[in-house]
Amino acid sequence: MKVNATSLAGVQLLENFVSQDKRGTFVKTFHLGAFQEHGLAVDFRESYYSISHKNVIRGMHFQLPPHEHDKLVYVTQGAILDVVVDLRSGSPTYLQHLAVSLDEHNQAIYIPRGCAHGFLALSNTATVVYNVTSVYEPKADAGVRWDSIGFKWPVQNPIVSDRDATFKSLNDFHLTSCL
Ligand SMILES: Cc1cn([C@H]2C[C@H](O)[C@@H](COP(=O)(O)OP(=O)(O)O[C@H]3O[C@H](C)C(=O)[C@H](O)[C@H]3O)O2)c(=O)[nH]c1=O
Repeated sequence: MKVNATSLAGVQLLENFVSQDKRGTFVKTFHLGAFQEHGLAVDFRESYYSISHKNVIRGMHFQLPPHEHDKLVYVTQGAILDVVVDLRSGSPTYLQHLAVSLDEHNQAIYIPRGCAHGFLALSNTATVVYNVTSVYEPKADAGVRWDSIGFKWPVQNPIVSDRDATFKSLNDFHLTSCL
């Protein structure tokens, strides 16, 4: 497993171990030693996945303190454009965003607490797995609007949940809160 830094502080791109043979593909998505060696969290408390139709945007989500969490995200079917926004007021990349394509083959993204996460489904369906280091707390389940982060999403009329469409903008969040 290779761990590569990105343009956002603490956000890492992971190249997973992949073995392919005549039966298909095997992908290792977690290795305790590799994670510890790179200072990544290993105490995941919940794991879940979503299946999205093409042109769905989910996000930009984060958990508020004290329920904030580190997140390990990868794709097991299809392809997405994964987007992260740095909401940590003390971070050198505060308010900056990152967009990276992830597909079912080998990459994963590690997102530290204090960042908002979202993605656009690029394939007809996209299955995305999330592993997080906190137990879900509905009262701490927050977000900023996907179209307020200064990123030009490559989609017209995306499918967005009512909740995601009514989050406050990144600027309003920046002016009223901090992580
Ligand atoms: C995370 C979670 C959600 N829920 C409930 C809340 C909603 O009624 C329903 C779907 O949740 P939500 O609309 O937040 O799901 P997504 O929009 O796919 O959010 C996910 O995708 C974006 C990109 C992320 O980064 C979030 O971490 C991840 O939760 O499940 C629970 O009951 N337990 C849970 O742990």
